[in-house]
Amino acid sequence: MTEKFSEVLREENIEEWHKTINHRFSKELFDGTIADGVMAGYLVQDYRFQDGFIALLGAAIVSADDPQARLRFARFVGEVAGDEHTYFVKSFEAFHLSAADREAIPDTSATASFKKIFKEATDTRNYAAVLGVLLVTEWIYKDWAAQAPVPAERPQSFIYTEWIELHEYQGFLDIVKFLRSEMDRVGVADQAMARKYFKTTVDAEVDFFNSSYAAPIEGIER
Ligand SMILES: Cc1ncc(CO)c(N)n1
Repeated sequence: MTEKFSEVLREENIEEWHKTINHRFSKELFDGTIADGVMAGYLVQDYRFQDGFIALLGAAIVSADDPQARLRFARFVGEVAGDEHTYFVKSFEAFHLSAADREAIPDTSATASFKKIFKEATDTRNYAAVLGVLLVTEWIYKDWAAQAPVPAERPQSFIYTEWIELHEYQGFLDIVKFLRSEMDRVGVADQAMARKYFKTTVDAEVDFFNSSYAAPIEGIER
């Protein structure tokens, strides 16, 4: 059987893929040893990621060539703007990080890269380009979260457990499946676009975890 295009894309980027899904970040999240300043810094940056991500989902809704796919994206954007957003708000409260505190923290270069990728992909209005980005961000998060220990062996704090749960619930696994099948369906006809955005996004994912360690927030307490 010929390999699916989504699998080809992942294989082409397998080294960086593995660096991301086996990163120190997820290991420390699983055993509860991640420093508070690292986790808080990561969440401050990821909250900025979320905004561009929602805009990109809007681009998926605009550019999808199929009404069923459009509906699927519309449901997913509700999830991101709902439960995931609530998680960010609760976490910032737990870390005593006000909006003003957060605003004083500059974007890391990894966050700047994501903002740029999201904006560029959004502006293409090209479904394969948009899918190239979305497929990576969701699939790579599914792959690290899939390695989490069973719930009874997870750390106590909701800050760790909910971040895992948001990337392993059935609806999330379904969205990854859906994104893969969309890429398998439309990617081959637009290979250059799909490849370019897929690769750039995988590189940005490794960078994002690395930079959380390079720029932890000082003096965090919860
Ligand atoms: C950096 C990054 N990549 C992927 C996801 C999952 O959407 C996320 N929340 N943050």
